[in-house]
Amino acid sequence: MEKFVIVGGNRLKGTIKANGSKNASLPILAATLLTGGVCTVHQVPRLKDIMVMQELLAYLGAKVNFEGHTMTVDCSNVQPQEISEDIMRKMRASNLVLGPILGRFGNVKISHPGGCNIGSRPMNLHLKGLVSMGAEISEKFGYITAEASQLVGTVIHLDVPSVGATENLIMAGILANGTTVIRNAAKEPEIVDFQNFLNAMGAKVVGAGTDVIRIEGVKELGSVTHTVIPDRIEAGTHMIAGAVTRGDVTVSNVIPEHLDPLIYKLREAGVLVEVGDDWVRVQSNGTLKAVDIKTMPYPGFPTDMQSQMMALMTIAEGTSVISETIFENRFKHVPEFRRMGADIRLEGHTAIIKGVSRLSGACVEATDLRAGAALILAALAGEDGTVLSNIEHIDRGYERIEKRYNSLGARIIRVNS
Ligand SMILES: CC(=O)N[C@H]1[C@@H](OP(=O)(O)OP(=O)(O)OC[C@H]2O[C@@H](n3ccc(=O)[nH]c3=O)[C@H](O)[C@@H]2O)O[C@H](CO)[C@@H](O)[C@@H]1O
Ligand SMILES: C=C(OP(=O)(O)O)C(=O)O
Repeated sequence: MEKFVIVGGNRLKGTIKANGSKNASLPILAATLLTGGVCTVHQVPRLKDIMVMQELLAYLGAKVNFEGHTMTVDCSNVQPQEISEDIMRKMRASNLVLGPILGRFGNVKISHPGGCNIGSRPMNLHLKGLVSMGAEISEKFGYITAEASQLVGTVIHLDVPSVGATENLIMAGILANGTTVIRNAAKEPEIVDFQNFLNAMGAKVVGAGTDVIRIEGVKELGSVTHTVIPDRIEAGTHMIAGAVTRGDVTVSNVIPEHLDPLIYKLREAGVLVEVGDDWVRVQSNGTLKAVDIKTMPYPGFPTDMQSQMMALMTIAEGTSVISETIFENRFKHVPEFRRMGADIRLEGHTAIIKGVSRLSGACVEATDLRAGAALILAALAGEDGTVLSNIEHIDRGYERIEKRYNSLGARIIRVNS
């Protein structure tokens, strides 16, 4: 098992480039299953989750080539087949193959997906939407089977603006008969990128970025070349790395607007944030002030940044209140922060954090992807050594993070033990 040994206390300084977005790449790669054409996707991050999607596509018969950050996918010979839990459990986003396989082939059987242990993460909205489009669905022994010789467009109202359900239902609507309308759709920037990708290969999708998305069914899709948007969560993590170490970090290759919820919170916390066309610079040398945060769907404060922001609040002056409204089990980093000397009280879905002057090193565990990232940030802010285990979670979402932070002045070693 690999671990990180992190020696904190260094100010991070310099420029770090954000990679392409994991959460935009995953639905885009899943959507390649909708076409017999060739899809060339640039700026795909080399992450564990992407490798799982590559494995999944190849298992279904796709020809996949991944060189550098460009993935080429040819799904002309894909055949639907049962996807067992061996693959499906490797990540939550494996569920994104449901819509495209059903839409193109009329039947699909997959095991329930896995993913970070941050909540129960049901699939009910995905399935309810597909049923309203005419699919017959059964769930047995942990498998979902869906059948529909021809999906039919309809109006779907999502109970909550689920990102995954929005993406799966858009894909189901692409080759459906007639028009599908998704109300209370997710508005995340990754959905807008997804729409751009789909339309470039011949789909007719409008409304992404608003809460009503309209998909006019088409007969078939063609080939496409697309560049994925930069990863706002990765970029945000780097911004907090600059703030928490009282450093001076510029993150390049970003779409600043996507970072607004974080930029405004960091400024409120006393961090200097400069914004350029495609970069942001974070400087922090004054007092860090406690701020309150409530996670919300975009354009609210992202749940995927909650634990990293909490790392910053552990050393801010005053008391901050962080409410997690998206996932019911996304405070697993709290006991780990406490091991490092943080003062955090939990009351249901709310964490009350009293800032301490400094964190100490400890042996801690990455309980999920962003919790792991947050623990790196806390360890960088502390002054002693920290041993961070279960770092495979971190590799799901950050490409060689230790090398990249070391180039900014951090001291992180990956060890095998
Ligand atoms: C690969 C990817 O893009 N992952 C992101 C995606 O996950 P994901 O798409 O899984 O998250 P959702 O937006 O679906 O989940 C939001 C909420 O809706 C609930 N829900 C969802 C589906 C459903 O059928 N029923 C239901 O109740 C979930 O339990 C959760 O409480 O959006 C999350 C919320 O921004 C992010 O944290 C994840 O990083
Ligand atoms: C929760 C996340 O990912 P996933 O939905 O793939 O588990 C994340 O990216 O923070």
